[in-house]
Amino acid sequence: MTRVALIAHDEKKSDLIEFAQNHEDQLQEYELIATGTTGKRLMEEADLEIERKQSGPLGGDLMIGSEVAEGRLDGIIFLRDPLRAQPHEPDISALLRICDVHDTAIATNVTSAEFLIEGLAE
Ligand SMILES: O=C(CO)COP(=O)(O)O
Repeated sequence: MTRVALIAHDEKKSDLIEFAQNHEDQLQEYELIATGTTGKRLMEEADLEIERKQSGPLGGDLMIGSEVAEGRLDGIIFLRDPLRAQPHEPDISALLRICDVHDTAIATNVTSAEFLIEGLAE
């Protein structure tokens, strides 16, 4: 089954929720995982079942990165906040890096997320 991770920084969470609502039917077909707060909000505000990992600053990005290393994920949508420094920047870099190591698709803005979700549907 297609397995997808959804992550957003605080300033981008409303964009991710809107994206998920717009693609709810498609996302319901997939196994979904998310970092803690993102997953909580997605489950409250969209009709989606989500396996929640730790919150990003507490290791959630690394937990998702470990799934990439295990070859378990088909794609990641990670709406990052490009305008604010994050305390867990090393974890974020590690996630991006491990996606490149394993050639796993990761979309970091809404336009690329639209391409990714289209690609998964094919
Ligand atoms: O910080 C994050 C990703 O780097 C997201 O974590 P939360 O979903 O817990 O807010």
